[in-house]
Amino acid sequence: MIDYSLYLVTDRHLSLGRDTVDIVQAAIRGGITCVQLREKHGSTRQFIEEARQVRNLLDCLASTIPLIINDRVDVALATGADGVHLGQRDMDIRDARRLAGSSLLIGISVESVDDAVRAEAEGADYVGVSPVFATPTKSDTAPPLGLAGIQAIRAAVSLPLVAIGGINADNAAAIIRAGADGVAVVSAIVSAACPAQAARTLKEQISSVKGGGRHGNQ
Ligand SMILES: Cc1ncc(COP(=O)(O)OP(=O)(O)O)c(N)n1
Ligand SMILES: Cc1ncsc1CCOP(=O)(O)O
Ligand SMILES: [Mg+2]
Repeated sequence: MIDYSLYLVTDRHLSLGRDTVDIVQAAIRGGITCVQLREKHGSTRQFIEEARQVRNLLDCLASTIPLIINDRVDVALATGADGVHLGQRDMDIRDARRLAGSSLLIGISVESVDDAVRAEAEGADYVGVSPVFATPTKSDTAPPLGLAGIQAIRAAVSLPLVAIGGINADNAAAIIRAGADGVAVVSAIVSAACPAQAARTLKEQISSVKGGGRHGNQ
């Protein structure tokens, strides 16, 4: 069972000059339960190098937090990642399964109930409801689905459901109450003055709805 409660998605350009591996390490201290490396601009070699560094960090910490790679099945397979996240315009899940078999978790972005039903039928491991709220972090999104969109998708599929887009400590609890299993955040952690504290605060909000013991991993 994967814990999707607090899912960090990285973005080097929003990290205020700090290293992505350092941000991930701090966020782990704050209690994230899942991490996705999202590199939209660098070279493939840089992406692989960063993924290996994060893999190594997780292994050194004996952490069970899954490492998910955005967009790139090849990078996920080459670096021993646990999964890949694919959007509606990325590689089709059936092609990804041809390459990866069951060796990778596959998360699929869904922008409607129909997308979610199809993702479940095609064997996705989880869906990312995208976007829940408007966000400056990603410009090419579908219209925001809102809390009502989460409720509708929750009613239609039984897959783990991760909400993304404009999520912060003020709205995270409402998203879990609407039926999401977890929240995925970029700027709320990577652009925070203290990523560890930001993760801790988000985790407290999530746990206030889901329950759960201590916050943070240290
Ligand atoms: C958890 C999660 N959900 C949705 C997305 C968005 O994926 P996609 O639509 O392919 O957009 P890009 O992230 O590739 O720009 C995500 N990355 N993670
Ligand atoms: C990657 C992605 N997919 C849908 S919205 C989004 C960006 C979310 O960023 P933020 O958490 O800063 O709003
Ligand atoms: Mg994508």
